[in-house]
Amino acid sequence: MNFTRLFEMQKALDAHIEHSRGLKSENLLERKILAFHVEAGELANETRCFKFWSSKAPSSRSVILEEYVDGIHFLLSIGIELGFDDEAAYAFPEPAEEKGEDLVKRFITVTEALEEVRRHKSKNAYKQLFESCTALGSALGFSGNDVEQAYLEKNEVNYERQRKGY
Ligand SMILES: O=c1ccn([C@H]2C[C@H](O)[C@@H](COP(=O)(O)O)O2)c(=O)[nH]1
Repeated sequence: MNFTRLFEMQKALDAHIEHSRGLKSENLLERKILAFHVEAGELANETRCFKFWSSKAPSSRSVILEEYVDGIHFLLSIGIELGFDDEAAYAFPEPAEEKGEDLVKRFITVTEALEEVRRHKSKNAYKQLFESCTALGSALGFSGNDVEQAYLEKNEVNYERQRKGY
């Protein structure tokens, strides 16, 4: 799992989007934080982990992984905005599948950490956010390799969407 490579790819994608949308001099941090909250909600919805009132099965593993890496795009993008993308030590824990209430706690931890980043914009808050996101990924049963591969694929889709005027 090579987060340095993903940070580089995210930087290039963000620059491409900002250039083509004429947003070079705008501060996009708050919009990216809200986008990340939305992605976390979409991911939670696909896992159905909080839906105690429903017995419908979760979405497929590939759908959940794609939603997860949408969130990873914004995690990296926020790190770049704040200048915290130089951290070589970000790692991905071993997959350790969890269900139900345990996953609910993981999601709440991510959204709380995201709010801490919004309030304090500190490196420590960002590290906490990063750790809560990788812990969530491993609780969903994903390995670092799964996430890296899915990120590379979605990054390409994001370029394609821009080319097609998404
Ligand atoms: O500055 C940006 C804006 C968007 N995205 C990517 C992240 C997600 O993969 C995808 C979200 O797009 P929607 O499907 O939610 O529109 O766009 C970026 O990487 N950087």
